[in-house]
Amino acid sequence: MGSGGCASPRARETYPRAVEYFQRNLTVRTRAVPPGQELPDLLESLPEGVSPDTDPVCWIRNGSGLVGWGEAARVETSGGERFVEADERWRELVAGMDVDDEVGLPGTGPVAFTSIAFADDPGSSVLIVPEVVIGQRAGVRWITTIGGGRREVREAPPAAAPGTVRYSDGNFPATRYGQAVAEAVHRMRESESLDKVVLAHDLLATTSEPLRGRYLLDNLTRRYPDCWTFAVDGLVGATPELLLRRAGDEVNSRVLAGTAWPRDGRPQHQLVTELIDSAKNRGEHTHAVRSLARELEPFCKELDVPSTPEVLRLRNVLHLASDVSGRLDPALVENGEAGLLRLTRAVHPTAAVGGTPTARAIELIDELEEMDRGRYSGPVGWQDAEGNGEFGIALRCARITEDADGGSRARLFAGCGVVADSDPDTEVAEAEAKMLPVREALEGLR
Ligand SMILES: C=C(O[C@@H]1C=C(C(=O)O)C=C[C@H]1O)C(=O)O
Repeated sequence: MGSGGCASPRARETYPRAVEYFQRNLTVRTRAVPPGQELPDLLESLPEGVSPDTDPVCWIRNGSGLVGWGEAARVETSGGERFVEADERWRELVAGMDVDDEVGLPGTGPVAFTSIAFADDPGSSVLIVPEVVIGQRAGVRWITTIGGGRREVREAPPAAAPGTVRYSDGNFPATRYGQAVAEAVHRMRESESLDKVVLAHDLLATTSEPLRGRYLLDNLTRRYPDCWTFAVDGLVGATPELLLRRAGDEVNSRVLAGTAWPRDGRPQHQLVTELIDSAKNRGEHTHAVRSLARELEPFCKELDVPSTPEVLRLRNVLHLASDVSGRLDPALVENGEAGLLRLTRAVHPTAAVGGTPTARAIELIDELEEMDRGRYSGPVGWQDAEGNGEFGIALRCARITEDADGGSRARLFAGCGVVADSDPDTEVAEAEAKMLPVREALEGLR
């Protein structure tokens, strides 16, 4: 995003390991793990380290998914064409690989863990091809090695806690966030050209000891097993929102918008009823579902969009949720136009993280959010050589970097859909509730 109307210079997210490389003719081997053979759980096989060689990548839900480590290849793209460039580069890379895949399921063979910037500018997007990937789905276990020899997989001890955790204002503190929400509400009441905008802010956590990716992953998967727990290039979180899953000609999405959270001693059943009956939340939700369906429909021969949302219950919040499913147009599957990155390019940003209408909402985010979102609220997940894969929306997450004094920094993000009848203080409290998963994981709550 550009400089917008802000007087203060906006801090940019920087990615220090922005070195791009790949070798030609990488050798890729996928082998099924025989049922009798013991392998540690997915997370338990991850080395805890923080170096590029051992920094884990992860995508796990309810014990299934993919984890990996090492970097056989890394591709970075940016700008408005970041999706298309990433797609082209991935295809080029895969075309040059020597693949021997004995399993042949989505997620076997070469995979790229992917994290895409929210905005066209600024921001960098990354594809990481690990050296080792361990996958598990529906009782099938596999291991893929990419480049080099076979790595030894052994159970790694749990990561050490990061010492004392301290919180301070991020680039866009909660007080200024509240003011921005008030301004957005004012604009929406004054003018008819914007129905919804999602505004976010950040919070800084510093730890006295190094914060290992594995530490957060262990705690997040334990407390949020139904969310997609992810780690890609230092962005670690547990998102409840699936942007797109593609497997062959099937496509799925879990759209969320509309939130309630425990407060004032209200029992959960009351929160559920209030959420379902809230015209404001239903309106926010409808915008998000419509934005996804509108962009996905041209790729599909069938698309099933529920007429009323369900309630998703998590420890920290409840959301209105709609599970959308579709069948892709076979001609587009055939000619590669319906690969996961292409589909994602079409649907991002949905009104769950952008707004309605999209272009106007993005302008306002650019103007009012005094921070760079980086990859927060962008697509995050994995894709394989066939264009299958899963991308969540990078929510309930933090960007981890090393600190000069031997500890680490975690930049936490959270945002809320703002409509004409939003109340700024309530949105500030909602964003606080959305930061809880990462805060509790940092503090070691299990
Ligand atoms: C933007 C976030 O969450 C999104 C906004 C929601 C809302 O406004 O009700 C709900 C779920 C997400 O789609 C976030 O968690 O940071």
